[in-house]
Amino acid sequence: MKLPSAVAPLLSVEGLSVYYDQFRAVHDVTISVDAGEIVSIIGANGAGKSSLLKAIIGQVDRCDGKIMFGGTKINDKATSAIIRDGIVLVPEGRRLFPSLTVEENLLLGWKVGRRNGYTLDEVYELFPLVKGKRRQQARQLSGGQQQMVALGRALLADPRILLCDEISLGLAPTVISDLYALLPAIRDRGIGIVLVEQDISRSLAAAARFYCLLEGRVSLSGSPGEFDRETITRYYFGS
Ligand SMILES: Nc1ncnc2c1ncn2[C@@H]1O[C@H](COP(=O)(O)OP(=O)(O)OP(=O)(O)O)[C@@H](O)[C@H]1O
Repeated sequence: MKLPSAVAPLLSVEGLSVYYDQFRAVHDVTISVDAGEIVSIIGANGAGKSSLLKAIIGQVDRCDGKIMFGGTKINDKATSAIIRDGIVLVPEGRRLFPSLTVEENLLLGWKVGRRNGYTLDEVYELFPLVKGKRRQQARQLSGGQQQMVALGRALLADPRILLCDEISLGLAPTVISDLYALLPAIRDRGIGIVLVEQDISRSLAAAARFYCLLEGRVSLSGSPGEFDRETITRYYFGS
């Protein structure tokens, strides 16, 4: 369990509900993320994980509750302003521009972001494979390499909070291990990381704290070491 702190968390979501027309996909969810902390959000298909992330970056039509970032309420801000504040999403499915080169995709992050953090050279140091392919179209890369570009693009936007939506989806275990191995160094630059995953093992191993979503609600939260796997699985599936 996280100790009470006198300082407000960098990002907090309080009593958030997300609606698609009449359907309520997220119910009264409260989470927080500090600078330099990795927080995992786990949940099965349709649990509301992506909706939560989309609400944080201003990409849902209707949500209730309060989203606070650095002491300011950001509910009504445009996505572009939220990115410039320092909340950056690595979207599910990567969402690269397939006909642009790798480097053009990467630089899009720099164009929309705060421009004060990771440089292109630093991103290439993290992903040497990507550097070798920087003049190729993004569509020519493997899924793992495209995920590296998506993560690199987000880092070039200079995040204070990095929201990662299922970065391991569809990738080979060795590629996933390589991506996860980079997270501590990113965190150690003071960046708060939110890992949304269906894969419980990896994301819990990487995170200091977690929230489990079940049908849009937080069913369990704490530090991964507090609960055995059976308990977490029970709250994950609601069985
Ligand atoms: N644009 C939308 N319009 C209507 N319903 C939606 C929309 N996006 C998501 N939903 C519904 O909201 C619920 C939560 O979906 P969401 O994508 O947030 O879950 P998730 O936990 O991210 O799932 P997954 O792991 O499959 O991505 C699901 O029932 C889904 O069908």
